[in-house]
Formats: sequence, structure tokens, C-alpha cells
Amino acid sequence: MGFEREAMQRQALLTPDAMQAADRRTIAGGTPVGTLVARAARAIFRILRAHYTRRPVTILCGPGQNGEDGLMLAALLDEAGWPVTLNLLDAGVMDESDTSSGLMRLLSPTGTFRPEAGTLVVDALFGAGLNRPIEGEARLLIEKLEASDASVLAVDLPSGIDGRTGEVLGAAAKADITVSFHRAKPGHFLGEGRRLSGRLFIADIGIVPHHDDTSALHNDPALWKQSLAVADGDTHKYARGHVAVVGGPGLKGGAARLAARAASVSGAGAVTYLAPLSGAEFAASQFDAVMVKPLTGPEELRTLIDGTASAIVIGPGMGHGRLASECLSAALESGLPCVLDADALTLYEDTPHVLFGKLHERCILTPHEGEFSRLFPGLDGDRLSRAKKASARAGAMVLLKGSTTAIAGGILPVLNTNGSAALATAGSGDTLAGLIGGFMARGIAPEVAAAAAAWVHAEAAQGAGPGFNADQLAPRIAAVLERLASS
Ligand SMILES: NC(=O)C1=CN([C@@H]2O[C@H](COP(=O)(O)OP(=O)(O)OC[C@H]3O[C@@H](n4cnc5c(N)ncnc54)[C@H](O)[C@@H]3O)[C@@H](O)[C@H]2O)[C@@H](O)CC1
Ligand SMILES: [K+]
Repeated sequence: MGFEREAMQRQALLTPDAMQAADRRTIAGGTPVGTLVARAARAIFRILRAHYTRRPVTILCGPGQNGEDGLMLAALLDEAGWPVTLNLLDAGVMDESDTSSGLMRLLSPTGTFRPEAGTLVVDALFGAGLNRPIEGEARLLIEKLEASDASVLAVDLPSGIDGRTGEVLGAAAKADITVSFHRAKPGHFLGEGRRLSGRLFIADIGIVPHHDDTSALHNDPALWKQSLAVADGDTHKYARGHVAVVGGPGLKGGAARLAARAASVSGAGAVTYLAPLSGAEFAASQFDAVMVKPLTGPEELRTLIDGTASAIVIGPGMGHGRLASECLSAALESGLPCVLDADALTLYEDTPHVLFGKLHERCILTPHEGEFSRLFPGLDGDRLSRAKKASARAGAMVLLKGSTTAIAGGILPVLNTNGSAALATAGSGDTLAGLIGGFMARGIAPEVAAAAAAWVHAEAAQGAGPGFNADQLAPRIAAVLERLASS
């Protein structure tokens, strides 16, 4: 089972180009552009009033339709008795109806723009139509805004953010709230765009959805919750999946043990931890539910592969010796779903093409930034496009970890955004690898397993206090899975 179809439509991320195509399609279908602008302005008005008490509002309007949203909002706020000042970058944005509607009296020269604490500034300078770095007068306005203590509500995107990549083109001011339309844009979650967008609201303005528009998915349980349900008929432990976790020698075993613990709460029926004797003996004293087998060569792993293993997690704490590389080869030759993390990624960092030659489409590589740049040198751009290029280069799925995690190689790339700073802790990545492996062992498709695990793993760290560490993740993951199952 792949992602849930209807949820895919709702969770679609649209690049500004795709959004403009959707706008055009909707307009061609009979909805006048003025109606769309009016709906957009009403949505902003509603969200603005829900979050701010009446106060002076300055609206910065750009030369395109983003500015028109701002003008229409000015009319609504003015009508509702809010004190509004309009700063237009280009007077041309006003047409006859605006000039006759009394908006003229709200105008103030841009030179007078002095954003003050306690006031609200609506940033409606540029949205989807931004096509070059911001300079000149617009840049001055944005820099003044960025330096101020005023509250900021951005229309569609903080002006200056590239909606496709999240990159700042010239300048951008941090918004407290961003109101965008129809669907979120990748730029709301990538690069600086994530921080600068603040709280994101997506308003429905009646744009006609179309699957061709989708360039990526915004991760959400709606996409995969069904896939996590454990079927009643799966009564035998091995029928529910059996994860082999390859660990390392004694003192390095913690990482793989974390992976095994996560696998064991994933809903898989059984987990076997394989490690050289020193690691296995210690692990056996730590685990009850996880089976432990000593590893003298790749044969023990092969035996498990020929037996009931249905997925393999390999790399955390594994080391770089001959045994490690023989086990990695055996794991990849098995054709079973495999999660490659940590040492499995660095083992081949000098000869990545050798590793890529062994991978198949049920392999998932889970690098953090450092591992990624060593394994995939020379890839630049935003996190999403780098993950996509890396996946194409490797011939496998790539999950690039970060505050926004990008997953590429499935039917559509996925951005996971519920991560928090708590996850930046030792052992967190090992836990994620184990959870993905557990889901894949259950027969869940790799792209679904990766997306579900990224979300569940991040959710498990939500609300964590300063004393949080990765040891606490597995029980919290179990709790998140329980909540999902009963919701
Ligand atoms: N198209 C639609 O149906 C809808 C669009 N909406 C709004 O319309 C916006 C898109 O409108 P537009 O396509 O007119 O685009 P924008 O309003 O984002 O900006 C385009 C204008 O800005 C100029 N420009 C671009 N980059 C610049 C820069 N760095 N410095 C100076 N000038 C620059 C362009 O030459 C053009 O005149 C969306 O962001 C959204 O706010 C909403 O009203 C909802 C409906
Ligand atoms: K804007």
C-alpha cells in the first residue's frame, strides 16, 4: 500500500510556478481573478483578527497580485475600523476602484515607514511572483521591518523568500504569521523559509486541485496512518515481520541497541540483534524482548536472511572492519529492505559508486548533513533538491535528516517538518533507522515506512524537556503509535 490518495492531494506542496498554473486553471474554469483575490483577502482578515487585537496596521504592497491582496485587506480592515496605513511600492497597483473606494486617504509615502513595537505590519510586497533578488526601495522597507519590533504577518510568503527553495533573495523579514493559499509551498519549510515564515496558515480559496501540480508532499499521518494498522490475522510473530539489526563490537554497541529498541516497538513481530561476541554478550544482558545472536562472519546474517528476516538495519555502531563490510554486502545481496545508516554510509565514503552499485530500490540511506556531503559530494541547492539528486545518483531512497527532513526516491519526495531541537541528540538517528527498518519488516512500502518513521520519531520528541535523551525515544514512540492507532 502506498500513500493514501486523497491525503496526497491535500498534503501536496506546490512550487510558485505550479501554484500559478493552478490559479490559471481555476480562472479559466470560470472563477474571476478578482474573486480569488477577494477570498484571499478575507482569509487573511479572518486569521489576522483571530490573532491580533485592534492596533495600528501598516500594509506594504508590492506591484503584483501579492500587493493586491494587501490592498483588498486594507479595505476590509478599514471598514472594520482598524487604523490602516498603506505603503505602496508602485502606485500602479491601485486601479480606479481602489482610488474611488477611499483607500487613497490611507496612503503614506514609503519614506515614512517606521515600524513600531505594538503595531502590525502586513508584508504584501512579493509572493509567488518574486523572480529576482530584492533591491532598492523594497529592500530598504524589508530591512527596516526586519530590524523592528513590530509584529509581522506575511501574505503568501515573507517577501524575499523563494517559494520553491526557501532561499532568501536579497532580503526577507521574519514573519510571526504567514497566510498562504490553497497549499503550502516548499519554500515555507526549506532553508531560511522555515524560520522566517513563522506560524503557517493555509487558506482554501477555491483553487481547483490537480495532481500534476504536486512537486512534493508535506508529511502527515493522513498519508500513511492506514498502513500502520496491524492486521488482526497476523498472529504469528514472524508473520508480523522480523528485523535483523547488525551491531558492532562491545563498547560501540549503544547505537545499534537503540536501533533495535526502536525496531522492537515498531509493530514488527521479532527483532534479532547480531553483533561480534563482545557486543552480543553485553546486548544480551540489556535486552529481554530482542533476540541476540553472536556474529563471527556474514554467515550468521545470511542464515537469518535465508530464514525469517524481512528487513535489515545496518550501520549504527557497526564499525568499519572486514566483518562490517562483509555483512553490508550480504545484507544488500539479500534483496531484503535495508536501512543503511552511520557506518554503513561512511564505509564507502571514498568510493561511493561501489556502494551505489550494490543498492536497490528497497534500500533507504539515512544520512545527516555530514554523512550526506561525504557520500554525495558536489550536490548543492536546497535540501529537497539535494535529496532528490542523491537518490537518483544512489539508485535508492535517501532520507536527509534535519529540522526539515527530506525523503526522496519514492513516488513523490516528502518533507517532514514536525522535528524539534530535542531530536539533535546522540542516538536519535540510530533510533530513526531502527524504526524505519521495523516498519519495512512489517511489509510497509519503503517510502511509506520512511515517511511514517520520520513523523513518529519526531512526534515522540515533542514536548521533551532538557533531560531528554535518545534512551527515552523508544517508549515515547510506542506511545505515539498507540495514539495513532486509537485516533
Ligand atoms: N494568481 C491568483 O489567482 C492568486 C494569487 N494570489 C496572490 O498573488 C501573488 C502572486 O501574484 P503575482 O504573480 O502578481 O506576483 P507577486 O505579486 O509576487 O509579484 C510580481 C511582481 O513583482 C515584480 N517583482 C518580482 N521580483 C521582484 C523584485 N525582486 N524586485 C522588484 N520587483 C519584483 C514582478 O515584476 C511583478 O510585477 C501570490 O503570492 C498571492 O499573494 C492570491 O490573490 C490568490 C489568488
Ligand atoms: K509577501
